[in-house]
Amino acid sequence: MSGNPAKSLKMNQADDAARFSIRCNDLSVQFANNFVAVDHVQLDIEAGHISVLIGPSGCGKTTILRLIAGLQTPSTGNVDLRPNSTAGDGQIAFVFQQPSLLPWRTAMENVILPLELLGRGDAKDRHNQAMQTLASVDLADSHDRLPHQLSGGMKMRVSLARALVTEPSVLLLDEPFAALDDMLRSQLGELLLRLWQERLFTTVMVTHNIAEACVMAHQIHVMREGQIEQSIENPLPWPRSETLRRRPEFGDFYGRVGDALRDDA
Ligand SMILES: Nc1ncnc2c1ncn2[C@@H]1O[C@H](COP(=O)(O)OP(=O)(O)OP(=O)(O)O)[C@@H](O)[C@H]1O
Repeated sequence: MSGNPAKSLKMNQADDAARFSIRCNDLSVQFANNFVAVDHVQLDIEAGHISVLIGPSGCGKTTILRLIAGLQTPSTGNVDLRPNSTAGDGQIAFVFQQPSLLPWRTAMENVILPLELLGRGDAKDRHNQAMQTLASVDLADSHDRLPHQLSGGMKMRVSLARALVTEPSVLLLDEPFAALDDMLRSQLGELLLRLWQERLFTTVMVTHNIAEACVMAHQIHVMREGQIEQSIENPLPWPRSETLRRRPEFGDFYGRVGDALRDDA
């Protein structure tokens, strides 16, 4: 596959219609203590693209994800999802840094939960859908394990499966791999890219890791003090994988993003 897989994969019109672009229009959040966490942000995210938000701690990255998810009410502006102005149930999924699995439910029972809450299908449909999704994160054999019987990386894969089981159009990830060691982090990055290439959900990911941002993103948005300071198009070729890090142009782009972050400081 060459070029942008979002464009080169064969997709029918129904698939196209199911994909969302995200427009943040003049978004601000001022908390009750008057602190302005997000300051008139204008941000466009193309349907089926991966955008990364990066910037110093406290600059408003998580608050932007919460605004897109509808978990935070803006003080000014709005989030416009297209083709539908609001996403339906299960169309936006959120993955947090902590897997937050229910400890008394097996991997399968955790993954099935969103389908139960949404009342999707009958018990057999739900089971099949959850099993397929667990298989897509290479955990079919561990479906009956409780969270305490899973490693940190496996828990995060269950968390990813739980997010993807509803087949969302938008995936929001808040430092999803930050608690994992480098090796596991890059393996999960590869897995996420593979899942994205299969499903092409519009993705917004927060990370502090420049290399991860360079491997994953179409666009990297550098934030500072509640604002998008710079949006950088990622020129690195697709398909992406961790081996990209060995290419000379990777180092150049990494340096560019690093400079943008340093300029912020
Ligand atoms: N409910 C709240 N009331 C007041 N201030 C808040 C509230 N929630 C968040 N903040 C502040 O808003 C700012 C932005 O928070 P946010 O979590 O979006 O930052 P972030 O860029 O994701 O940080 P980090 O990289 O450390 O996770 C921070 O300074 C935070 O302390």
